Amino acid sequence: MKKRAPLVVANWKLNGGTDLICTSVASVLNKSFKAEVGIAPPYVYISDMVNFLRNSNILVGSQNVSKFASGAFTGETSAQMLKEVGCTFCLIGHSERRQMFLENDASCHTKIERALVNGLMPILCVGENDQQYELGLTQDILYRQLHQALPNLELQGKRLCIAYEPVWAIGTGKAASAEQVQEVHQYIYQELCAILGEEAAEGVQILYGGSVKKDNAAELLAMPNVDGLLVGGASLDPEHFAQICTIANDVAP
Ligand SMILES: O=C(CO)COP(=O)(O)O
Repeated sequence: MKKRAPLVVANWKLNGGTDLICTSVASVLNKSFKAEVGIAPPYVYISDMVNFLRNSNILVGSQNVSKFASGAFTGETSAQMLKEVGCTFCLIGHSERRQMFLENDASCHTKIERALVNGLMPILCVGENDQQYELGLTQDILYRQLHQALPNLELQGKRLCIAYEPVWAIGTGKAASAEQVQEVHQYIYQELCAILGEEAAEGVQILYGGSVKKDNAAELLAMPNVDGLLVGGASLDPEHFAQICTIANDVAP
């Protein structure tokens, strides 16, 4: 049993469409999970998703947010807009954005501030790549990512999550083992205490992402410092995602 309900978040990435909104919602909608469930579809489907889910507890969020508040920034979407259309959370600094869209720790910091000010819960994604992993640099990379993105935040009364997503585990079918994840999450918690203070760090949920499936969800969630899961590929299969949510539900207090 966990101290608090786990959070399971679906990251659809650049996938899905109107059809998936209906089916994915149908498979989780009528279950009253004690675990928290969130879905992050592409921006254009957020309003439809919020609409479909208006009588449920399922949270809707975005996969990114602009570091700007408003102005001449073609193609950007602000935290205020996301809040206005019904988002409750946003992913920030996903490794795909860091790798392909050149996001860095400084922009993550600004985005987290924007999210918090506008009432969105930021889910900061961190994690090392294959090469860094092979070189034993996991903690160094996490140290930099956390210490640059998280200082001086106004967290009073706000929620913040960290998602540990080792790049080598994303979309590869090669998930980190539960023991590896526990060790890294413990380290993240230690650094959160150093940056935010122990009381604030206690309130931060640490999720794991990277090849999460129904087959490894239970062992990952059994780890004391694993507070939830961030699911990519498996979340596109509604039945599969519902099974992962059910597993999370079984360990909810
Ligand atoms: O990047 C991820 C979630 O944000 C993980 O993706 P996969 O579950 O497809 O490995």
